[in-house]
Amino acid sequence: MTETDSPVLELRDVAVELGGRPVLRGIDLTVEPGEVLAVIGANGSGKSTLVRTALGLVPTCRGEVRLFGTPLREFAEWHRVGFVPQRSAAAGGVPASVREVVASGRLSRRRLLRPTSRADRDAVAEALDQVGLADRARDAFATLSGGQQQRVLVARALVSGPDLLLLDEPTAGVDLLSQEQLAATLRRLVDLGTTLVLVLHELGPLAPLIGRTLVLGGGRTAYDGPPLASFTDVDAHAHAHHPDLEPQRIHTPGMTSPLDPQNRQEDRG
Ligand SMILES: Nc1ncnc2c1ncn2[C@@H]1O[C@H](COP(=O)(O)OP(=O)(O)OP(=O)(O)O)[C@@H](O)[C@H]1O
Repeated sequence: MTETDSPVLELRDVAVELGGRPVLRGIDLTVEPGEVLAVIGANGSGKSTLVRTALGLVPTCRGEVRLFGTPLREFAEWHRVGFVPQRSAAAGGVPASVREVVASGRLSRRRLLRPTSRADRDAVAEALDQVGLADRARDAFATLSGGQQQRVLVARALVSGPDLLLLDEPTAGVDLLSQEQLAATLRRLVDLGTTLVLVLHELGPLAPLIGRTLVLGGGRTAYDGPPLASFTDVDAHAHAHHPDLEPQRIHTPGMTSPLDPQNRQEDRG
């Protein structure tokens, strides 16, 4: 839990260019402690870039990012932040045991050149237990199924006891049972007060967890408000009155949904 009332994550007018092309074009976002935010949008709309920017993995060309009230360049409490990257980006040929992969998430807690402590080992065992894979600790990571690998990556992000967990498409290519197990793990974290930011292509079993949805379109905020009943409901919900969380919508002529095929082309252009 956070000690202060500071938002967990703030982006102010953040713009990012990659390969000379604008990818994020002025994003404003404030995530409060305990929120569960789903980031959705068409392929290439900037979802992964948004998450990577929040972690300082991508340089901004404008605007400011803060974590727990601290500007990113001064932020040092990385054990408070967990990141689950896209599995395809993280899993390729990792020659390590499940336990080693999870232990690598403990590095932000460890002192340099000190051997693994009892607390480190306990934290690794507890994180594996949380994702239901305690019995696979000695197995090679590469021998696990896609869904199991995803849960190992979640355990790796949990092992430092983060207050904020960012997950980039955690359910992509994952079987339904593993999605349900992931949803149960995330539910326990939410009940403990962990803040979640989830990049998702479809909500699936995670839907009941989601408290707020951010829709990106072409690197801009197309919608920010209460969860959408379906991914094609952007317009209807953007006009609805929500006193607690006013939806924000940037007017995009003719836009029915950022996920519609005709908008995908626009997003890439
Ligand atoms: N390193 C890079 N260099 C150049 N362009 C990049 C780079 N990384 C991403 N892009 C481009 O930035 C845009 C946004 O990419 P990003 O991965 O953030 O989108 P996304 O919404 O997460 O997409 P997806 O749903 O396909 O994962 C895309 O057009 C992508 O091609």
